Amino acid sequence: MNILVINAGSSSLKYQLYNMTTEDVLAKGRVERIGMDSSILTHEVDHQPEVREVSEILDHTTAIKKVLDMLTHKKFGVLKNIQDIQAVGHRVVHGGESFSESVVVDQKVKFEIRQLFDLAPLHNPAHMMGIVAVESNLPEVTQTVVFDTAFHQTMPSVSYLYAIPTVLYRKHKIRRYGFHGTSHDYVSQRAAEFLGRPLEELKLVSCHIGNGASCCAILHGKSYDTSMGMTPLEGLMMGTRSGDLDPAVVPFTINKEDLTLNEVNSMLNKHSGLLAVSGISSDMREVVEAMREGNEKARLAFEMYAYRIRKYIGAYIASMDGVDAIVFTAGVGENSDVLRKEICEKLTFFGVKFDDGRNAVRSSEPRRITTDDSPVQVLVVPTNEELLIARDTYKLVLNKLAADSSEL
Ligand SMILES: Nc1ncnc2c1ncn2[C@@H]1O[C@H](COP(=O)(O)OP(=O)(O)O)[C@@H](O)[C@H]1O
Ligand SMILES: CC(=O)OP(=O)(O)O
Ligand SMILES: [Mg+2]
Repeated sequence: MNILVINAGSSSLKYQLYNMTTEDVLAKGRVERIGMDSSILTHEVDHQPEVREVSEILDHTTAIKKVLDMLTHKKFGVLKNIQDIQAVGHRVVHGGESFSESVVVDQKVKFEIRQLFDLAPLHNPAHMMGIVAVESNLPEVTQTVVFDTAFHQTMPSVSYLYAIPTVLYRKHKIRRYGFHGTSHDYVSQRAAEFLGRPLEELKLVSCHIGNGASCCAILHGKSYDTSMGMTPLEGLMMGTRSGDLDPAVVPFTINKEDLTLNEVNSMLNKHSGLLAVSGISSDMREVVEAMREGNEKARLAFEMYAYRIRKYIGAYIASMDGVDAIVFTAGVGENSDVLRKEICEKLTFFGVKFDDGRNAVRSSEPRRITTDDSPVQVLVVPTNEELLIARDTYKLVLNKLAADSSEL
């Protein structure tokens, strides 16, 4: 069975096509700059050079059409025709309290995802565009959604409730949900395999440090606490998001700067974090480069970013009353050895014996960056949210086929 996994963002769309019998990735790629001039489609087939096509892609429907054209392209394609795609699995960031597991898309599911637009304004509207775009290009195909929030539905009320009047939770479901759950779930399983111990016995702190970033306390395989909250804005400092701040900053800024609520919301989501403090970029690579050239604002941004992660690691070790391993993953966590060093060299009190040489090694495999005798291990585990999405989709489609055939 061939399954197409889609992670649709507001101006981008990433895809991977899986053969689920072997779990091989047949092709993958991304469309960037959707709706802007000169969109870029990058398509990669195993062992073959990348294809880059620059053209005008005005919306997600056209983007999906281009992806399908590429997958069936005479030279670069891997499928004879698009009917060879049996199912499409989407990443959806916010599932609220409605979804604690992945589901097949139907009218009710689409309605629920729309209800959550306000809670993930950078993400859910884009995911819905992806779902609708697939519907119009592949009307017969089964679509599923896999939620970032689902893994965190195990959090106890002490970690998911805010200390505000409970009527707000009852009426509006204002609570902490957590995100990047598919990634935290995947890397915790891989970490347990790497350590050769059952996940159910482990206390882990997982740090998903990408464009968005979150830490998660994983107690015996289940999410116990996580740094993102009702929306993906809470917690760590991120590429363009502020992370934690005193809520009083919001009304104060509105008054002092004569801004609207929406403008402040946009400032905190799109114009804060690394970008705001460094004044250079939301991309950690560029911030590190500027820091090396002696830029003091870049250094401050880097140090604040690392400090926030270290604080959360400390908090989660306290919340679980111990830790066996700390795991780094996602774009920055997997690739930035300088950031990991900045964080881990100051965790000695907790029993982390950092190994500089191991930290500098580049690999796409899970690896250890502490010494062999370190009481607490630190691992780098490349994430693979797409594989978990494909696996969930595969299970749901097999269940659906079984249910459909028993009805006949
Ligand atoms: N070598 C590197 N050093 C530091 N940061 C990196 C490196 N490679 C990628 N990144 C960072 O990874 C981020 C993207 O991470 P990713 O997990 O792909 O995020 P997302 O899924 O949210 O788009 C980029 O913004 C970039 O800052
Ligand atoms: C939830 C979230 O922040 O996702 P991303 O890191 O993909 O922006
Ligand atoms: Mg990501």
